[in-house]
Amino acid sequence: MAKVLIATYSRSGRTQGVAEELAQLIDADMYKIEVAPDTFDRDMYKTDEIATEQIKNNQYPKLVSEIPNVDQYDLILVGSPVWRGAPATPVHTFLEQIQNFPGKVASFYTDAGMADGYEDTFKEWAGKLNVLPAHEGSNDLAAWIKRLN
Ligand SMILES: Cc1cc2nc3c(=O)[nH]c(=O)nc-3n(C[C@H](O)[C@H](O)[C@H](O)COP(=O)(O)O)c2cc1C
Repeated sequence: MAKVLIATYSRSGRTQGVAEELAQLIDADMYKIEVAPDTFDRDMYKTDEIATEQIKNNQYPKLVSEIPNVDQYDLILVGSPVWRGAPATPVHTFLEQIQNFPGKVASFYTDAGMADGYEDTFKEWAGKLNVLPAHEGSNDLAAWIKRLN
C-alpha cells in the first residue's frame, strides 16, 4: 500500500471531519494546513472578500504549520472547503510549496452545493503536480480511495 499523507485545510471543521473519516479507512499521516488566526474573519462573507483579494493580488497566505517532508509519501490527499468555486487559498500556498513532489495528489472537498470550478482550479493551482480524480463530500470515500490505488 502506498504511503499516504492527508493534508487538510478546514475553517469550520467539515473538511477535517472527512479527513478523519479517510484516516479510519487507510493508514495515513495527517497534516493540518494552517494559517495565522487573523488571516480570515469569523464572518463568512468577509472571509470570502479576503480570499478573493488574495487571489486577485496573487498574495496567498503564509502557512504557520510546518509542511512535513513530502518525499516520504507516494500519495497526498489534499482536503479543502469550496470557497467561491475554488479551493481555500491556504491550499494554494501548500500546493506551491510541494511543486517538486514526484508522487500523486488527489483532492477531497466539502461545499454547500455549488462546487463548480473547484476541480479545475485545484488542477491549475497544482501546477506540475500529478493530479488524480477528486472527491466531493463525505459519501463513498472507500470507493474513491480504492480507485486511487
Ligand atoms: C469564504 C467562503 C466561501 C464559500 N464559497 C462556497 C461556494 O462557492 N460554494 C459552496 O457550495 N459553498 C461555499 N462555501 C461553504 C463551504 O464550502 C462549506 O461550508 C464547507 O463544507 C466548509 O468546510 P470547512 O468546515 O472544512 O471549512 C463557502 C464558505 C466560505 C467560508
